Amino acid sequence: MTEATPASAPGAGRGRTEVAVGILLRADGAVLLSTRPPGKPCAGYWEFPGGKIEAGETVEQALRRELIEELGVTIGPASVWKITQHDYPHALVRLHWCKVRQWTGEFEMREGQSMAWQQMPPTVTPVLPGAYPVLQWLAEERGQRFAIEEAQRAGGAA
Ligand SMILES: Nc1nc2c([nH]c(=O)n2[C@@H]2O[C@H](COP(=O)(O)OP(=O)(O)OP(=O)(O)O)[C@@H](O)[C@H]2O)c(=O)[nH]1
Repeated sequence: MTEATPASAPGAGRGRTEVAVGILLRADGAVLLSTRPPGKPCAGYWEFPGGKIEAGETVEQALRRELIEELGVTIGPASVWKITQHDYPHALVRLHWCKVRQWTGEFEMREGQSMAWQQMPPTVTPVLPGAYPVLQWLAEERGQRFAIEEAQRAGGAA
């Protein structure tokens, strides 16, 4: 988790933000997406819930804290499924993706977001580009296709 970004890599020199992201899975296979709250970069874009990992936190701890803060639910066990990286104009982020099948509490949009349970491929747009690879893997698991080119057209320049 501490490897350095090579000097020639995209985003070198501005550090890398580690992010814990939750793929909340319902028994019928739907996943939870929510919109980025007003005031954040890419506000209004659909994303998986999660946020930055703070110093000293594990991915699971960060995800549990973020989901309480954002959605009011407490997740059960979460372990990392995939790790991806995305270079945005505002940040170079490394995303630690966890599938989560258990949680307690009622969903409450504590940051003014919207939420939607989505089957694959999702119908909401635009989706944050950093989530495309995971949407593609989730779609493939279900024998579906997630068309990145169409999502890019819907998403503009994020
Ligand atoms: N939560 C989440 N973040 C994502 C996804 N895809 C993706 O590229 N990201 C990126 O990961 C970063 C997450 O940071 P954030 O701003 O949401 O984190 P946070 O809630 O801790 O923010 P704060 O410190 O401003 O309160 C953003 O740069 C965001 O663009 C996704 O599906 N979910």
